[in-house]
Amino acid sequence: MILSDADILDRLEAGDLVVEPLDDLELQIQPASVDLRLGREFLEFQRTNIPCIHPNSEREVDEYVTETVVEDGDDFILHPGDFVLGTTHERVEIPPDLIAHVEGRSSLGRLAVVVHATAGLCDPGYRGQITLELSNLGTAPVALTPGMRISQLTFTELKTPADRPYGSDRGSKYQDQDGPQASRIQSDDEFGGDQLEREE
Ligand SMILES: O=c1ccn([C@H]2C[C@H](O)[C@@H](COP(=O)(O)OP(=O)(O)OP(=O)(O)O)O2)c(=O)[nH]1
Repeated sequence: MILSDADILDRLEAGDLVVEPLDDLELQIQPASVDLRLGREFLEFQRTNIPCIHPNSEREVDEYVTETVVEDGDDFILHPGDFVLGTTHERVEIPPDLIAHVEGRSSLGRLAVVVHATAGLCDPGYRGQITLELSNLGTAPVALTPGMRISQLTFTELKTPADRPYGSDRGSKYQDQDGPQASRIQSDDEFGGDQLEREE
């Protein structure tokens, strides 16, 4: 079941679902979602002279990312073809019996700004700000202003609460994200790896 505005407000009031700060309930609470605003930090990907990125090489993933913090009154210009990581201004706490989906807003989609390269799933138990995968598929640069409503979060109730919510096991590498976080896929190996068993 997807939560309606009334359900969302009930859960926020009960305190197990957290989305904060919510400065303007009337604007941010939509019929079945919560609009989230853009934060001021961005991670940009530099052109690199390495032949390809190896997802499990920490040095390579971190080396080609630089951070930009947009000052008050300034915009971040997303150029055609750009891919950057942004963050929501709000931090969230998802209780064990809910799953949240981050979706783009239609109004930005119509400007060719895609807010999510992936499905944008926030696990039951997840806490922190949400990293946004922003790209511009159009032909004109688009100015993104910190504080603008950039994405919306919908909530689906699980049939039973998760037994092992996000954060309860060692693989939860994005728990308590503060600002945009680059991929930590390289730490998958530390947690047991994603490799196929070698065939005899
Ligand atoms: O667009 C998104 C989607 C998810 N998340 C957060 C919430 C989610 O609970 C966590 C992990 O996401 P996911 O499970 O999709 O990533 P993973 O690469 O499988 O990480 P892990 O191995 O930690 O589960 O990252 C974001 O910040 N942005």
